[in-house]
Amino acid sequence: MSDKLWIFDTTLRDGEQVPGCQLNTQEKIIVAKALEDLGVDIIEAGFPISSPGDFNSVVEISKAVSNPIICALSRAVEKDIEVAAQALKFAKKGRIHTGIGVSPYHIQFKLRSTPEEIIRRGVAAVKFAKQFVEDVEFYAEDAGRSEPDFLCKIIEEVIKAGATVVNIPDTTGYCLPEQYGGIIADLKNRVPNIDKAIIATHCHNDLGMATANTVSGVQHGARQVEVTINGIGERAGNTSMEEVVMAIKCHKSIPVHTSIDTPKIYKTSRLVSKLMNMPVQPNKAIVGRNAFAHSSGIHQDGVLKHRENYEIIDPKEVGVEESSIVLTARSGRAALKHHLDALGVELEGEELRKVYEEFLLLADSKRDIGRKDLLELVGKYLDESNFIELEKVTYSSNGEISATVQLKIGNESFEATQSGVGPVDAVLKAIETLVQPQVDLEEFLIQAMTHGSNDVAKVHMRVIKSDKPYYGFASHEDIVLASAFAFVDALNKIPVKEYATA
Ligand SMILES: CC(=O)SCCNC(=O)CCNC(=O)[C@H](O)C(C)(C)COP(=O)(O)OP(=O)(O)OC[C@H]1O[C@@H](n2cnc3c(N)ncnc32)[C@H](O)[C@@H]1OP(=O)(O)O
Ligand SMILES: CC(C)C(=O)C(=O)O
Repeated sequence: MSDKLWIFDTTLRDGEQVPGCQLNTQEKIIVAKALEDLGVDIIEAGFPISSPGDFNSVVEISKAVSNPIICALSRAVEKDIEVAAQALKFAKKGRIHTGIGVSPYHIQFKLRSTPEEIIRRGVAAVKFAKQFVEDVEFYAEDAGRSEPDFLCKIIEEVIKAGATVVNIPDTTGYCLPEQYGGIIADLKNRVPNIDKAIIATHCHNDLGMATANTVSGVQHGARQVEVTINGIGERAGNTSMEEVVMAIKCHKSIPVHTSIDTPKIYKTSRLVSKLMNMPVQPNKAIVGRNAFAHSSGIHQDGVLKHRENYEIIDPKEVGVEESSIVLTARSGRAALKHHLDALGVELEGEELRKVYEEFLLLADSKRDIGRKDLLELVGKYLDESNFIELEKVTYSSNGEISATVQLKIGNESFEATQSGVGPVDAVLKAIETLVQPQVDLEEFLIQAMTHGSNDVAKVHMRVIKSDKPYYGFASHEDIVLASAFAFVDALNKIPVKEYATA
């Protein structure tokens, strides 16, 4: 029988510390409900003393969510703890998370104190918190850089004072996996009452080690992991929940299980990214848009023959519909044939070889080959009536914001005018009215390449048609045009048959 690994989600506390990611109470409730649905055990809902808004969010999340434990953060300061307890008054299961810095840096330079005084304050904080709730977690801030004997001592004392969970943060993301695992093993071996509390990990990503350190902590005896969706958090971030959960699911040798409903991971990741205005890097493990995208011929051929040749996770296990085969100059015939088949063009032998040669010439000059390019390559085999070309875009924001778009679809030109909340919205709506079938715009990312006002905007879009994702990319100095081109690019990748059945 494997042990339960408690998933403590701190997206709404540590994650929300990211500049620009602050959420209002309503948005936090949406995220909290999604986390509950995902199956997290503990939601760290905020730091109630920090502001009236954060206090209110902890109160409202406590009312809105019933299964997970709701946790409120505090310093080892009575007023903080009192306010945290007040914020938790509606929580069905409430936890106070209190603690203090334990490394020589923090003791000497931040708290300007002594080791003896730090133990006294830590113990007093836990005892004070115990007056309000049974479930008290103690964090030994900067434990990753602490003196081992001192860490063992303070952990022993706070457990005696009633701490139910002892959190061993690598606050500065300093440790290497063996080192961090060693700290947990040391506590397990040397603290006499350690089995009276659950050991928690809380690892930051300053050296890119957060997930590795967390997993190492679990391998050495930790049974709670503090994580965030998409790994967001202070500085370089916190440990990514999806990475830890999937690492544990993939490696049965780690004797723990979680209650995370993994097919809900992807949609939770998108929700957090959208509400927090925090794009997920394309190569992010598990939830990045390239996490299940294959772009080189040898890999594509391997995946098409047998998915597991190049994938350790079935994308459906994390809620991604399917892997994608992206055509590039590094693709081979297997990938090209796969895409042609989807377009209804069945080529073999010599015909395929000829088209492949032309494809390579084109792919050398273009980064990404779309449906329109393929149709052009094999034009003689197909009804081309669904080519979409953006011929003209005009937009104005005099009073009402509106845009007019002219599209060439097949051999005919069509025009539509739409209004919107901004010119990008108006242009996309105008394109949508001209093109069938309708699609869901699921992700829309605009990035500036440098920093000037004359910068090139790079737009990435993900649209969904019949539960399948299609990607569009474009760049242009005009953000509206970049968006329009990216949308048309995505639409041109949707297979002909989807248009035909619209
Ligand atoms: C590791 C983590 O704590 S992660 C959480 C980080 N999150 C936040 O900091 C967000 C919430 N913070 C805040 O809103 C504010 O910093 C407050 C309300 C907590 C405190 O605000 P202020 O009273 O203005 O203090 P300020 O932020 O300038 O300095 C922090 C003080 O807390 C002390 N402190 C820091 N951590 C702790 C702790 N765990 N226990 C006790 N005191 C602590 C510092 O030594 C400093 O005290 P000093 O002014 O006597 O030197
Ligand atoms: C409050 C603690 C758990 C923290 O965020 C850290 O040490 O990084």
